[in-house]
Amino acid sequence: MASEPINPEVVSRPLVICGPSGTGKSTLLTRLFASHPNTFGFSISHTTRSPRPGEQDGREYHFVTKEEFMRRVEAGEFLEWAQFGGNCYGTTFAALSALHPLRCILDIELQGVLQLRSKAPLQTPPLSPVFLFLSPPSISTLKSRLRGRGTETTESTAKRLAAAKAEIEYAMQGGHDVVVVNDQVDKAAEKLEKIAMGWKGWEGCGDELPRFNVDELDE
Ligand SMILES: Nc1ncnc2c1ncn2[C@@H]1O[C@H](COP(=O)(O)OP(=O)(O)OP(=O)(O)O)[C@@H](O)[C@H]1O
Repeated sequence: MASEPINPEVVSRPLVICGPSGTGKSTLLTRLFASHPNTFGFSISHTTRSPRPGEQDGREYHFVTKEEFMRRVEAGEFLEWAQFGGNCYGTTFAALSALHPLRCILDIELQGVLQLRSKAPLQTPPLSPVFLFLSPPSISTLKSRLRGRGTETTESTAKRLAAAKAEIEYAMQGGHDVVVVNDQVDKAAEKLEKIAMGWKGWEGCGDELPRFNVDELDE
């Protein structure tokens, strides 16, 4: 792919990647970052969970106590935050601004997307994120990728598939600005690159959302 630089018009627009667990977000983002070093920044979230061995405060996460986290919530510092498995996770406006002049990429869950949608225009200056839905080609593919990855217990797979239902339903309501279907990884990577780099025609290069029957997620 030609190495055109990032379009300066998109740099200040955070790119928000959403999609069910197992769709291939990490796979595609790893490729994107490898092809374009020093172009994108991944915002460092705050969390109340304890650091795992090897994790460093301010690198993987800003590790804070529950009290500190809630103080920041009260102060309105979070663009989005959510609770998973008993711990809180969130993105502050400051963490996002710190990335400038790199384009911020956020990989967040539906709860976060909804908060960001409502809070982004209220920031000074207002934020104008691009919401991208990374879609599986079908529900059966999503299930087999998640199971095939071999990283999840049966219980956590079930939780991820339950969350996938709400995410896909939101996409079916047209909740995102652009959809990329991760069927053939090379093609999806090319589209993500065009959108993330803001190359000419990026707004119209997305795919149509497949016709999903979300009840298949209950089976
Ligand atoms: N286009 C593709 N074709 C086939 N397999 C794929 C494709 N994209 C990703 N995969 C595989 O699907 C599995 C899930 O991908 P990945 O871990 O990137 O998902 P994810 O969306 O980042 O999930 P999570 O949100 O749980 O981190 C991996 O085993 C990956 O190698």
